[in-house]
Amino acid sequence: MGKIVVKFGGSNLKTPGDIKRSAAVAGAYRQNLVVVVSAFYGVTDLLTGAIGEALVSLDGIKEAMALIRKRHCGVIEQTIAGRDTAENTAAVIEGRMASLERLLTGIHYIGAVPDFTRDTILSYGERLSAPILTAVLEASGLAAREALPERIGLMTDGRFGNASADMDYSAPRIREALSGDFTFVVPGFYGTTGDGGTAVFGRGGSDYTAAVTARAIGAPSLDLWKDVDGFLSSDPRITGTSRTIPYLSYAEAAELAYFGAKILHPRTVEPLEDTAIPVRVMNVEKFAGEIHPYSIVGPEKGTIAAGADEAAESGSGHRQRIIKSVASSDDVGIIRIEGPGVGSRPGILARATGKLDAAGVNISSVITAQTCINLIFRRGDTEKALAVVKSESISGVVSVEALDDCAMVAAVGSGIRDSVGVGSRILGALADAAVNIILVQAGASPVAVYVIVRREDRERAVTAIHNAMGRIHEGT
Ligand SMILES: Nc1ncnc2c1ncn2[C@@H]1O[C@H](COP(=O)(O)OP(=O)(O)O)[C@@H](O)[C@H]1O
Ligand SMILES: N[C@@H](CC(=O)OP(=O)(O)O)C(=O)O
Repeated sequence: MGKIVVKFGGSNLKTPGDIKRSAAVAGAYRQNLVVVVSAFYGVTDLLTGAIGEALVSLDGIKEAMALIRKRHCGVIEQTIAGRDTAENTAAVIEGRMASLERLLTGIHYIGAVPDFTRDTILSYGERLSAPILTAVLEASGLAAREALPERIGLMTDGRFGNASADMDYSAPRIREALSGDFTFVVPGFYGTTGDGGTAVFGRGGSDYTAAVTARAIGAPSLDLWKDVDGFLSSDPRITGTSRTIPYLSYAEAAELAYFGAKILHPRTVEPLEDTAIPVRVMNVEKFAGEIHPYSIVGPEKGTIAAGADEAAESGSGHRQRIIKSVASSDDVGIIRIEGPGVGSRPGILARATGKLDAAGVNISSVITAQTCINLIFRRGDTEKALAVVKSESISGVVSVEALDDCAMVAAVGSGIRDSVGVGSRILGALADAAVNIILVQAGASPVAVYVIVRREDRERAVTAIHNAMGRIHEGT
C-alpha cells in the first residue's frame, strides 16, 4: 500500500501560523506521507500581476519581486527556528527568486509572454512554497524531502495553461521516486513537458496533482485539507445555509467541479475514476489533533471497496437526497446561430464546430432546436468564437449573436436523470424566485441538470434550488 497523499491548498496557507498548523496536521498522521502543496495564499495572483507589470516597466518587476520576497522570507523567519535551516531555506528561495526575476525581465525585453514562459512563471508560487514547507516539516521532526515534478517524472501533454498528466509515462516514475522512507513534498499545479519545460494544470490545479500522485502510487486515500466542513450542498459564500455532504460519487464530484464548485479542480477525479481511492475532504480550521474527514468522494455505492464504504457510512445518518449539491459559474457565454431549419439541415453544426476546432476554441456544450443552434463556451472564449463563426458564411443562417452575461447553475445528484419530477420542481423553484431561464439541459449527464440564467440572477437561482432541495427529496 502506498503512502497517503495529503494536499494543502492556498486556503490553508495564509499566515505563518497556518503553515505551522499544516506541519502539525502532517505530523498527526504518524506515518510518512506524500504532501502536495499549493502556492501560499494569493501568490499565484501576485505572479499573474507581475507578468502584467513586467510588460510595462522594470520597476514593476522590482515591486512585484519585493512583495513576493517579503511574503516568503517573513514565513521563514516566523516558522523555522534553527538558524542553519532558516539560512539554507532562504538561500534556496533566493536562487529561485533570481530565476523568476530573469524570466520576468525576459518578457519585459521581448514585449510578449509566450505560453511556455507564462506557465513557468506561474509555477513559481509552488516552487517557493514547497521548500519552506519541507523545512518546516523537517523542523517538526519529520524526515521530509522536496520532490519537484520535473525530478519525479510528472509528465504532461504540454497544453500550456490547462495541461493534463501523461499517466502512462508518469505513474511508474512517480511511484519509484516517492517510494523511499521519507515524507515527500511535491509542489502542486504543474508538471514537466517533453523538452524539459513547465505546463500548469489550470487554476486550482494542485488538487489534480494530488490525484495524479495518489493514482500513481496507489495511495490508500487522497486527503484534501480545505477551510470548510468538506464538500457542501452549495457554495457557502452564496447561500450561508450549506450542509456537509458525507458521501459523493466520483461522477457527482466531477460534475459539481465542472459546473463551478470551487472546492475541487474540475479534473481532480479523472485519474481516480477506475480506482477505489477515496478522496477525503477535511477542514483544517477545525483541526484538533485528529484526522477527521467531513466528506468522502469515491466510487458509486455498491462498487465501493470495503474501507471506503465503511468510512462513507460513518456520519451519514442523513436520508439520501436526490440532489446533493448546487454549483454555479458565471464563466459562461452563448453563441446563438439562428435561421429557419438550422437544426435539421445537415452540415451547419459541423461547419461551425469545425471552424471553432481549427481556431482552438473549446465548446462546452451544444443545444439545438429547429430554428436555433446554441453553442456554449467559457466566457473568455465567446468573443473569439463569435468572430470565428461569423467569418464563415453558412447558407441558411440568418443571424449569429453572442450572449456573454450569463451564468450556469447546476443541480447534481445520482439518480437525477431517472427520477420523475425533479426537473419540473427545479424549474418551479426558479419560477417562484422570478428567475428567467435562458436555457435548460437535462439528461446529458446521469447526475446533473443545469440551467443558464442571466449573471445577475445567479445567486437567486442557486438559493432557490438549494432551498427547494429538501422539498424535491420529499416530493412536494
Ligand atoms: N460546494 C462547495 N463545498 C465546499 N466549498 C465550496 C463549495 N463551493 C465553493 N466552495 C468554496 O471553496 C473554497 C475551498 O476551495 P479553495 O479555496 O480552492 O481551496 P484550496 O485553495 O485550499 O484548494 C471554500 O472556502 C468555499 O468557499
Ligand atoms: N496556486 C494555484 C494552484 C492551486 O491549486 O491553488 P489552490 O490549491 O490554492 O486552489 C492557484 O492558485 O490556482
